[in-house]
Amino acid sequence: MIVGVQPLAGFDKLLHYKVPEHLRAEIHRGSLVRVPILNRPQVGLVLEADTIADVPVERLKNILEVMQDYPALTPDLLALAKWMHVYYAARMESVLEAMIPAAVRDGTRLKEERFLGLARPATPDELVALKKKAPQQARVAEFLAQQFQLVKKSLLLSRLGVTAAVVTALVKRGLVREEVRHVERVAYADNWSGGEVVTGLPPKLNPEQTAVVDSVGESLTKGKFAVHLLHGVTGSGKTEVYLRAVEQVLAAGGSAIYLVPEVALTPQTVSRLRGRFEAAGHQTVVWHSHLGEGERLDGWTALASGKARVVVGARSAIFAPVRDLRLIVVDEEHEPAYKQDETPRYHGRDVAVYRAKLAGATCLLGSATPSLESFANVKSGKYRLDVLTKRVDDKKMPDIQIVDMRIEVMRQRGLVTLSRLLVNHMQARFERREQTILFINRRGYSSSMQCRKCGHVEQCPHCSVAMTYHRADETLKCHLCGHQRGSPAVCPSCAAPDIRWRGLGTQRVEEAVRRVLPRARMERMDTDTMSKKHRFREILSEFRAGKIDVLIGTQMIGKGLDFPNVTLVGLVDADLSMHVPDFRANERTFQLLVQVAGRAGRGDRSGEVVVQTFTPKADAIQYAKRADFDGFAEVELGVRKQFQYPPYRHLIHHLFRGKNPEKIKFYAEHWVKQVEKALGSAVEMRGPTPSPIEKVKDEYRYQIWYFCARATKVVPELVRLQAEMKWPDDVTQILDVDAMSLM
Ligand SMILES: Nc1ncnc2c1ncn2[C@@H]1O[C@H](COP(=O)(O)OP(=O)(O)OP(=O)(O)O)[C@@H](O)[C@H]1O
Ligand SMILES: [Zn+2]
Ligand SMILES: [Zn+2]
Repeated sequence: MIVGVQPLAGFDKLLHYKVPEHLRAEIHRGSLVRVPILNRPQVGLVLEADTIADVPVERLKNILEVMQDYPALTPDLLALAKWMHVYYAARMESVLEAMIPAAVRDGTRLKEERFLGLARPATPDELVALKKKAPQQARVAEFLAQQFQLVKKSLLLSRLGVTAAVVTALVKRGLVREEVRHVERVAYADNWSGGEVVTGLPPKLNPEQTAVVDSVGESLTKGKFAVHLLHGVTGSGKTEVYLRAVEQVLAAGGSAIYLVPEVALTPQTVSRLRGRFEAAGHQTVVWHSHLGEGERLDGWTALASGKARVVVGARSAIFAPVRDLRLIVVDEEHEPAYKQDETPRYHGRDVAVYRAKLAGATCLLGSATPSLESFANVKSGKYRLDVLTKRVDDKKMPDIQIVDMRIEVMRQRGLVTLSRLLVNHMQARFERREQTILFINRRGYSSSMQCRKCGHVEQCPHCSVAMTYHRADETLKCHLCGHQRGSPAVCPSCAAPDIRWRGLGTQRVEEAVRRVLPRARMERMDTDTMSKKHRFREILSEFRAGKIDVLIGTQMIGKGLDFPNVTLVGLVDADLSMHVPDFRANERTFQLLVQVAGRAGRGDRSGEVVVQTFTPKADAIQYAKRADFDGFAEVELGVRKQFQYPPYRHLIHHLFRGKNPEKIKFYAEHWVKQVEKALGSAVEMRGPTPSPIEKVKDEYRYQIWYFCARATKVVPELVRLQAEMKWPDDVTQILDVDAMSLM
């Protein structure tokens, strides 16, 4: 038998090998194997079993070893890998590396730890002799004699600075015994970012929830591919619906994958899930970036062997090797965090839908603010829409108040951080011992320009995105199409003289709060505090315990937080997300407003939300105020349609970078001509233009945008053209299919 193997060792080509008789029964498509490459054993994955080689059979080498009893990739994952390879123009090797964790690729069959202990104490004579002849062995023997329990071998070796040979010699002498143990840890045992595991009886579903659970349940029972989009307002009990769907799958013997945007930022959700499933006797694998290699291997093994049937994790959990996949939940499906910003640049939600299709499973996407991509799929009949229109227990939706900062600036004369309305509300909360969260959006882009008097932001006439200010040559440029104009000295709309950008940092806000509430206890959560490992969790539990009155942070902390005592939420500068050079800016702003507002009034008392903006009439703000997703979606989809932006066409980003700007520009321009010739009207191109960030680490960057109706047609063509052309070594290219960030 001959098999086709994709190496995972920097060798991007399918290679053929013979399978020796004794390995035939073990080898399948998707098996991890060791094969000789350039006379060295390397790890690879069997992509084709029982195939025909492109070289004479006598010249083929043998597979050396099959690394696991079960295939690392199930058939649906193999098909998924092939699709990702083509769709995202990513090398097969990089796709497989994303799918199979390093701990698995490096491959022991099961994680083993070696432990050492004393077999018998050395006699005094023996010890004296040892000290003379082999002082290192003596040290190990003495060390072990002082221990109460077995000691990890690796730990002992590094602690005493001796080699394994020293231990082996002691074992031979019969003084030391070595023991192999399979250590299984439950991921999250140290609770890096999760709080306590929440247990308790599940609540009785309300009628709306029941209807959604039934609707999803129907698809689960049918057992065919289906996608449901759950649009449920904040606090409407979406998580409870996901839980019930997963429970139905587990009860029927199937498996489920539950995706969250980021595990570290959703400790509450993770705790709830574990509490529920583990109480019912289902091992729950939590898949996150802080897992140790051993924990990762254990989790993977538990899923691949069918011992665990549910996994919760960020986007890479979509590749979990579960058996009999019946359901994929994508919580907060609108989150840009689902898109990976390095190769392979896949979108976790889109991959989830595709995997569900391959597996014949149900995909349940949920959000209070669905992405327009998913919503458009509902309108075209591809996805089924389920809704939760009310908060649980008939709690009121928070009341959103908009503060016009233009008036505020006029009244207060000069730079204003906090409006009087927001300050009054905060003071009232402090007196009543209720809590406030202030959000600052960090997506702000300092080179945008906004008039502080009338709120005007200059837009590109061709692209409906904000123009970018370039200080070097005093111009405004559109980085989508390259259109430019001199930067205005006065506001083009109201002729006010000062139109420079001023963003607010978390520190500025903190100072402003100190001035108005000097006695309040306050914490700041931003990238500084987040980087300190345990700080995030600490702050959240202090906040929950009521030890903090005002929490200041970026919208990153807003995800899925459920604090009953928060009755006021302030969004300090709504404009920061709105006037950025990105056609999704309105959508992001709408999402941000609705999501942060959703953090208020989740307990017994109703909540208030204060939004500060220089452009109070903007659609995103007005529709968010009325919590009108459908209205917003209609208007925004209209604009997208007019400009033929996603979801009406696919958007592909092509970056060229290198040390020599002329060379980069030359090749990018030459390339555009080739694409025009080859693809004609199948693709619309914008650029090449300098990237909004023109230079990074001494490399210049040019970019091209492609708009096309069918990415599956265009991407392979681009890849083919790339391979045909001759490129200099110092020009690097990156293709990003369905790019999420335009900055
Ligand atoms: N049927 C129910 N009866 C009583 N309480 C419920 C019910 N369903 C959910 N809850 C509780 O209501 C709260 C909010 O629910 P949940 O977190 O599921 O909402 P959500 O829609 O996911 O919210 P968000 O999207 O804003 O994070 C939780 O504390 C949850 O335990
Ligand atoms: Zn103005
Ligand atoms: Zn433009």
